[in-house]
Amino acid sequence: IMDINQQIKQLRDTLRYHEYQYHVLDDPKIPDAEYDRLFHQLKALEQQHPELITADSPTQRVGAKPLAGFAQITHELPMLSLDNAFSDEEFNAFVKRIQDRLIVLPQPLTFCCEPKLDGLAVSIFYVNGVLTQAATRGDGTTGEDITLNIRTIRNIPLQLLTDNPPARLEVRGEVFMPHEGFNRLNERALEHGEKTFANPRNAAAGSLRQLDPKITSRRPLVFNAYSVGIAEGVELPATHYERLQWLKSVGIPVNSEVQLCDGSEKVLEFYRSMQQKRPTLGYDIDGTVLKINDIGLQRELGFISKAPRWAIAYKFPAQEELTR
Ligand SMILES: Cc1c[n+]2nc(N)[nH]c2nc1OC(C)C
Repeated sequence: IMDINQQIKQLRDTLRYHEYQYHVLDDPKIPDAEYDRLFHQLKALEQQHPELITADSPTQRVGAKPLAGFAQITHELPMLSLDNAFSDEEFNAFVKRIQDRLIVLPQPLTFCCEPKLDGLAVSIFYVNGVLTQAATRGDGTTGEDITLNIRTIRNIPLQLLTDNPPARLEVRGEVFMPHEGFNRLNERALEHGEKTFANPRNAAAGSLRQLDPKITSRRPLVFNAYSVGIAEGVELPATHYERLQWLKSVGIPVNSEVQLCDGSEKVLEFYRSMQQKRPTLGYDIDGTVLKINDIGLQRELGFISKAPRWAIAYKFPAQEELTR
């Protein structure tokens, strides 16, 4: 028979595995009721042995008491914005600027193509594989410390799923609220005579800016990573797409629509296919983000003052307020 420490460790590893299968691979191996049973089994063991509780245990998602305010955090690497394109011509001009600039022009030029999620950009730090800090984008240089609220988002792992974690890893991505959760939240707000949110993006922003993590914990927020920031003590792959796959392999959720496209024509096909799919996704996107896939080329192209030369957000035409 296992001693308490072994029982607790095994339950934690089992819960982390099932969280990964459910939230990252969208392929749960056990029914929700079984997951809940294991979760409450761990909760009970930890209550009997509080000295064995660790901050990265799957039970430690909701902070104790509300904060008085948010601390400021300065990003080690600025969180930049993106230049926009609003037509094929503008996208093609973006590609031509790149082709004119690159010393050696690979044929074809490969792009990593992603949906542009309509939520809030955040930065999440893992030190030796443990979630230690999270911040909003803010003005790109300084953001708000929302670590306690980020910890409550169920598809963000409190610990990376690897035996060999990087010393420091910064994951950047979007926190958003899917339509189903947004509609439920507004219905409940109406029933309780509370204010409703105009759209899922506002609902996500309002939920992340709560000083009480218990409130954030009850909000249906989802995170999808879209890039790696700081990375120390790990050899990252040479392309953006492979880096996203690597993030998935260590337990970080990445949007399932991300794909590689060789050449402008295929990129524009991706843009149109995302525009077609948009009403069926179950969450708001306001366009696509098209990035040069090769990291060496990204470095060669660098950034214009505020935005990278190597990426562009190709947005959809503004839609009259969606009647959801
Ligand atoms: C601001 C931003 C936003 N988004 N959204 C996605 N999907 N990728 C992505 N990349 C961004 O910036 C990188 C190009 C640095």
